[in-house]
Amino acid sequence: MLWLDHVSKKFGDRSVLSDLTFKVRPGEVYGLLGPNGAGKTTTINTICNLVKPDQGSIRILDRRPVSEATKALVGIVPQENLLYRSLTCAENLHFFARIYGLSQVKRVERVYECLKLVNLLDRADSIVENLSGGMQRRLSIALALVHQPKLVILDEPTTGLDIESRYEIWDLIRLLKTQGITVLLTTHLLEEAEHLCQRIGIIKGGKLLKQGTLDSLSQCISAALVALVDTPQPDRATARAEQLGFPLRHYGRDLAFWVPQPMSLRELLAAFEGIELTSVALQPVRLEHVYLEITRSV
Ligand SMILES: Nc1ncnc2c1ncn2[C@@H]1O[C@H](COP(=O)(O)OP(=O)(O)OP(=O)(O)O)[C@@H](O)[C@H]1O
Repeated sequence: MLWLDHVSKKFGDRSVLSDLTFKVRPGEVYGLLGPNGAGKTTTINTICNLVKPDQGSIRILDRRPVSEATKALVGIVPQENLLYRSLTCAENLHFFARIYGLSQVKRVERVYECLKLVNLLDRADSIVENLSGGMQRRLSIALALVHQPKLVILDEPTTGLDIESRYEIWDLIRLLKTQGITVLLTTHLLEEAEHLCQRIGIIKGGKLLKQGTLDSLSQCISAALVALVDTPQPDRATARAEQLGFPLRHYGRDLAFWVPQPMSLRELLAAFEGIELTSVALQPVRLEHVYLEITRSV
């Protein structure tokens, strides 16, 4: 569906994308993760033909190079909603449908379908500035879908939304997938990627560090489980973990040990016998652990 092939981009002397190669397969939700300034938005801008790469190529669908013509195949939901705030939801959609050259009949049909899809039919005649943040974001997604693109790009779709609105957007993204729409999603929220994405690419400094399914990325770290430990005796706990062969990590202020083999909480507590533990949480390996390992190592 989408193929970035050795794409590099510099702004002045500064390399922002460096030999970036990845493919998004038809019908999948692909998550592009990376810290601030990693190059996620620049990547999106190259796909949308807004920024021209210095090297490499980008192909969409049947290997067509990115151009003005391929813009019709892509729907973009930018970080900031680009809505006409004094117009209604339906007027916004009609406006964008006209820009994409849809006929009058088709426009009416698509405006109805898109409002229905994002669950805003009852707000068709509401002025945008009177909508909640979550509704505005859903309308923004509807605008990206009005011309029936094959690929939808969502740039941090849930940033700044409350938890309920976030879940509505997640449901909507799942719905897009059931309709066969391919989704490229950037996010800071690792939980979001865990819930939605079939494959994930991790970028930093414009370079793709790793990509794969959640399961395959989890193999990057040699842990079956992660033990988060709160203890007034961190030195003793660390020494015991070393004896046991449990690698030590710090996640924020949490002390953590990678547990190489599956183990019950009872077995773990027995292994740390004689050391005061205020609390212990035994977790499966999460994307957060993998992400930190990969991005910290460069
Ligand atoms: N037009 C530009 N001119 C110069 N530098 C730019 C331009 N656009 C982006 N950059 C720089 O390129 C780097 C990557 O920016 P980009 O917005 O792609 O990162 P990002 O991963 O999307 O970050 P964020 O998560 O904060 O949105 C940043 O250091 C940014 O300052």
